[in-house]
Amino acid sequence: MREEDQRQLLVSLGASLFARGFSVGSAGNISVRLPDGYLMTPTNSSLGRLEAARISKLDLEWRHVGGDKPTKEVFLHRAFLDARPDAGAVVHLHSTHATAISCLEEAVIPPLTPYFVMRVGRRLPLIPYYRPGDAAMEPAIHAAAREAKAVLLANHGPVICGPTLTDAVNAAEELEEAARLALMLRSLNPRLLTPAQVDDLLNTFG
Ligand SMILES: O=C(CO)COP(=O)(O)O
Ligand SMILES: [Zn+2]
Repeated sequence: MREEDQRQLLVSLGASLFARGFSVGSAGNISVRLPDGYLMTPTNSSLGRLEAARISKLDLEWRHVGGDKPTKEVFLHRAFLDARPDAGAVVHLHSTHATAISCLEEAVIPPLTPYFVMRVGRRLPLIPYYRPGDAAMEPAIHAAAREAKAVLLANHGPVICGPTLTDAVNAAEELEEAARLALMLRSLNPRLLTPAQVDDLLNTFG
């Protein structure tokens, strides 16, 4: 997809996430891999009101070369995009239910539904708390991202990647819904997918 089309898609998917409450205020940020660098949402921007021409551009050495100043979470996105050649885009949100789970001592989302397993996979590591934008988080994120498509930042929110921007946004939505189900069912002893069912999903769709 051409860079201009990626910019337009970022604007429309950001607005869609915002309109449905997956991000509020200026929370969250999104990055997209390009052949000659990366697009990132500008710092302090609302995902609901992005402007295509103002989206930040970084070159392949992660230098800011265009648009507004990029998100303070460049390190977070860099860790994912470096660790996972399969990642074409990374979405970080403060979506309510996934963030709630990130505040629990046992921050686990069990395999309740096929789409959670298909989009997020077997592992959802919890990264210890870091101040937003703290470059010190990069090694921990990088190590976790080599093993998992998504992580939870403790007391902060989810980060998830996908092969394309649309895939990453779909996965972020699926992660939030899975977190909502996990919280709804927490005291009800739900039936989980079995290890064999999880294996079958990952072998078929993984
Ligand atoms: O979610 C955020 C910090 O974790 C938002 O930060 P930015 O506005 O710098 O993207
Ligand atoms: Zn954040």
